[in-house]
Amino acid sequence: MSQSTLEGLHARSVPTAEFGHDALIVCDNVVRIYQTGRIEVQALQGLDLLVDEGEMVAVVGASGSGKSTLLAILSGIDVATAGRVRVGSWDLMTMTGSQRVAYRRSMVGFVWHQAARNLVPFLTGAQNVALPMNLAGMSRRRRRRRVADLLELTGVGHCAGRRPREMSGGEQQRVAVAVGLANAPRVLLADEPTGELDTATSQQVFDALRRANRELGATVVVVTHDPAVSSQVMRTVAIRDGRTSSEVLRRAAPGGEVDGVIAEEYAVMDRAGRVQVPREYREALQLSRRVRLALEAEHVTISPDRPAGHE
Ligand SMILES: Nc1ncnc2c1ncn2[C@@H]1O[C@H](COP(=O)(O)OP(=O)(O)OP(=O)(O)O)[C@@H](O)[C@H]1O
Repeated sequence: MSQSTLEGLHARSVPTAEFGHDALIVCDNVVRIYQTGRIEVQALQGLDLLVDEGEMVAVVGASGSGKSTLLAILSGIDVATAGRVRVGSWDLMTMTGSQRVAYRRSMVGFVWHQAARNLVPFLTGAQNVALPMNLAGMSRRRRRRRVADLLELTGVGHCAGRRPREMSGGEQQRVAVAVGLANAPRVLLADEPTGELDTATSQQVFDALRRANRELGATVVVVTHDPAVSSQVMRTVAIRDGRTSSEVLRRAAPGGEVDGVIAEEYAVMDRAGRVQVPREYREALQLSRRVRLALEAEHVTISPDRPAGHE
């Protein structure tokens, strides 16, 4: 690295604002440690994640990587051990119990993967959607209209009068999306909402989430194992070992008429500057333990630490 490159870059740099200052959801170096007996499990190990208002983001990762823990924290059910978590103007690390209840009622909606957890079995679809609604100042007629609109939006208007056992699994999950939207939350969180469904039915549930995002403007964070779901959102965030490891961004292919999408994979750099180099890159260049870093005008290179002339 030449000193003049570093000085030149310093002169051009602008001071950075607080991490995620304009994002709707901010997870900054979030740690969650579970203690069971004498064993500690670090479910999240310094996770950074930013989501902008109006985005629809898929979170993917192997079993045990920390996806559900992240969603439990964002939904206000669980509290991180350390780090900073903010959703809108809500600071999830310092909220009181009553603020937490207000947050869960007004700011976020949820869809869980077990249909049974989303719906009350002895209520009809319409009654389930009406149940969590904030009734203050809402006439009975307006409430009925809103319930019907939400069931229409998620494609299950025909389930208004049916109890959950009279609906298919996919219908139950689409009613669950309507329930999640009942209080017009700014954020909708969904944990494996298609986990128990076949591909065609998953698509219908995913379409309901997409309509919530596009037509109601809800910001949607969906945890999924389903590659078909993650390939349909503009941003997929991968979690590995309790940290965000990579992101795939999709954008419409330039040129237009063809309905093509370009997907690009990015590594995620954490706040301490750590980047995970994919295993296939490390193996291809036999990068291990000590590597050379070089700063160039527009990029940084990483090369194997081999004696000169030992190519
Ligand atoms: N209540 C708990 N007590 C102790 N350990 C827990 C608890 N909840 C989760 N863990 C552990 O934390 C880690 C992350 O779990 P988490 O459920 O967030 O992963 P996940 O990515 O959602 O997995 P899956 O895809 O299997 O649902 C795992 O090692 C898990 O065993």
